[in-house]
Amino acid sequence: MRVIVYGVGAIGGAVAAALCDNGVGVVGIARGRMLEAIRERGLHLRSPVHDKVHRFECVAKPAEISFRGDDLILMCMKTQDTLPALEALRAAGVTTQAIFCLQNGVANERMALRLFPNVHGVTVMLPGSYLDPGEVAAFCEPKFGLFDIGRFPNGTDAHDKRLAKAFDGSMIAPFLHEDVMASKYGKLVLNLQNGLTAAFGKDAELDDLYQAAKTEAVAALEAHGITWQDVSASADPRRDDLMRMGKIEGLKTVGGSTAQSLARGGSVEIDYLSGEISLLGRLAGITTPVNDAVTALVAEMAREGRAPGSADPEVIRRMLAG
Ligand SMILES: NC(=O)C1=CN([C@@H]2O[C@H](COP(=O)(O)OP(=O)(O)OC[C@H]3O[C@@H](n4cnc5c(N)ncnc54)[C@H](OP(=O)(O)O)[C@@H]3O)[C@@H](O)[C@H]2O)C=CC1
Ligand SMILES: CC(C)(CO)C(=O)C(=O)O
Repeated sequence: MRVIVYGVGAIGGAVAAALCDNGVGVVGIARGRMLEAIRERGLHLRSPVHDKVHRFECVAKPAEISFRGDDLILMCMKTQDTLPALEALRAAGVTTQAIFCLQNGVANERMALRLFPNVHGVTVMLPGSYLDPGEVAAFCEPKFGLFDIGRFPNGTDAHDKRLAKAFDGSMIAPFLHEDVMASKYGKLVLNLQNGLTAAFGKDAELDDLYQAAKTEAVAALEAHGITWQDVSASADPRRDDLMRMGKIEGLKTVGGSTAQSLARGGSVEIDYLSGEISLLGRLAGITTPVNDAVTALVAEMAREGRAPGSADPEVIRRMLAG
């Protein structure tokens, strides 16, 4: 079996490392300074219990790979980068291979299914970080994290089982899930924190704003009859056993994946996180002012190259107060 890890950043890096250590063949697709670093020095992955340089084949684009029918292709880029990546896979001759979306939000699977017939979702519960080329971190122990894996739009099949087998016994715990999108909608509700911490800082007191964003999300999901599963730490007993936040000496941190994008000066995924709730609200005729404001603010910060945590939450609190 061969696993293609498309987008080697925080999640793709942790996945590639876990699979390499598990004896699974990995080909990475990376770009820019990350690609150069991996080719020159390998990929350095740190966690509270793991500190190792991993070496695996890494190419710049799908066209450099001779795809096989049984390749498993893991989409590990942020959602705003998914469509061109799917098009590059199609141009490289990918047809019926299994494509797994290891991404937050709920838009990727539908995008992939428009181009390809064999699409799967993965809920990625794995706090990771990529700030410097060639360096990634996974913050939890004893495992880097856990994955819920299932076919899109629902069910599980032999491809899901093959991916779960690849991770069995590795640093990432795999679970098959018959309704993976319910789990992914639940993760989306948690990811409404991404925009808040990216804008206002990982140490800011933001629970009032998160609860307001979540209330809007629950109303929007209910209006569409969308089932979501609470995957928060307090609701999921697997988290206590498998993934406790640990310490990595000397590592700088800025917050979640959206804050990391701001820190690196890249584009942000916010239109598919808080922005997904705005979309659902607009379709159902429900207002979602907190999620609208967070989406607009974080998009503006990315456009202007502003640092994570440099905005003032009082702006949104004043807006909500009327
Ligand atoms: N980080 C985390 O803790 C978590 C992230 N997630 C989700 O996982 C997904 C991936 O996030 P994350 O790993 O943080 O993202 P990163 O930005 O760290 O990594 C994605 C990598 O993919 C690269 N990339 C994008 N498009 C291409 C392409 N066409 N060809 C080659 N490389 C490409 C990016 O390059 P470039 O830098 O040049 O854009 C980047 O290096 C997101 O949906 C995120 O929400 C889920 C759980 C936790
Ligand atoms: C919830 C968290 C922080 C880690 O699983 C995440 O999904 C992200 O950073 O995007």
